[in-house]
Amino acid sequence: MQGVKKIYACDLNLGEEVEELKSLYTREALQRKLLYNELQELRGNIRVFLRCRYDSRSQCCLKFLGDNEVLAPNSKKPFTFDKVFSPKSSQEEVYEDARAVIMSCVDGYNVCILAYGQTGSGKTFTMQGPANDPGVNVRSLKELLNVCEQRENVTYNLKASMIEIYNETVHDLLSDTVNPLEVRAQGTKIVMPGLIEMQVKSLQDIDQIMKLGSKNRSVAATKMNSQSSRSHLIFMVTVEGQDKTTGACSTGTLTLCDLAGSERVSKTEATGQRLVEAAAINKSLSSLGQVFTALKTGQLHVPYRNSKLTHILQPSLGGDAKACLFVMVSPDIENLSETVSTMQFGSNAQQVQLGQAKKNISNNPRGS
Ligand SMILES: Nc1ncnc2c1ncn2[C@@H]1O[C@H](COP(=O)(O)OP(=O)(O)OP(=O)(O)O)[C@@H](O)[C@H]1O
Repeated sequence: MQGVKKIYACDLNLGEEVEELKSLYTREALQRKLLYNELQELRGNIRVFLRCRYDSRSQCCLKFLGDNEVLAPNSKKPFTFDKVFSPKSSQEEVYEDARAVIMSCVDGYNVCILAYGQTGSGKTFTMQGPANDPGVNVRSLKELLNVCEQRENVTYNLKASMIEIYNETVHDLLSDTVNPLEVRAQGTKIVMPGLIEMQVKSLQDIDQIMKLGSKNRSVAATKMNSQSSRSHLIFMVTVEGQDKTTGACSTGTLTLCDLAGSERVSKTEATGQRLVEAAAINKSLSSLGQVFTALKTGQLHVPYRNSKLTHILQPSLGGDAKACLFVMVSPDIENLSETVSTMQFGSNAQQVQLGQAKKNISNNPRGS
């Protein structure tokens, strides 16, 4: 054929062009992610991450479509989240995505991380995790210690406390007695008189606090003839910083919350004490959903006081805070209806805009 020039792959240097396109795509994707994160930060969106637990006995019934979408069987439309983690995702990968938000408590922000899902969906695995593969709680405390050590210009003081809410009663898990704690509002803060706060200075302190909390939780569960998964566990860290040059003080808080199982009473066929527990859990989790809905629709009255859980979380779910919600699901098709309702809960929370978070900074040195 006249006038037609033969083109060979080697002339185009196809390999190099493909590589260049790939790196351009990666750069663009990273840029898009950074811009997306910036936008979420400005709006104060609650970041919602879905994690499906690993289970060697069952095949995963969900389809993961890229980083943000997950499709349930028999559904046409996928659910979209800030990130979706398949059963193959590691503890490290899961932590990595919440890390930036968590670490902002060092700069004086109130940060709240919640794990929501039915019993056995992996909430405790994600938040606490086994000793050889720790979850968000231990990873964030370790990193907080590191960051505070590295910032030479600021003196930090880290304090931790741990409570559980069982049947609408609050117990201090760092105390040997099981006296209920009172929850009171004090200005924009929530106080629980008598709550024990322990200093965190080293990895050993973290280990000791976790062990003490878990021992007291199982002792309390035995005394009350309950299971620990029927209570909400809240681990709170206060990070106080003082700039050595200017004297300016910051106070950030990190609230890590492993919620009780969200399954419906009808499914568990609970009676007696289990029914009372289930009713208390339903009440507090639906209060949490109502708080999200009120925030989402900009209602003037947000019903924080409808449950102990939402009352305690008020400063961390109000306008000045940053929040991440892990919605945890099971891979098993048997649990599909709970999985879909968990994903709907997550979608509702994702539309909440708390507004741009504010730092808690005072220019006056402490005590003056
Ligand atoms: N991603 C995972 N990889 C491996 N094992 C997991 C994973 N997620 C959960 N598991 C295991 O599944 C079981 C149930 O998980 P877990 O106790 O975290 O559930 P849960 O949602 O906290 O339940 P509960 O509401 O009863 O507290 C545990 O044995 C846990 O070790």
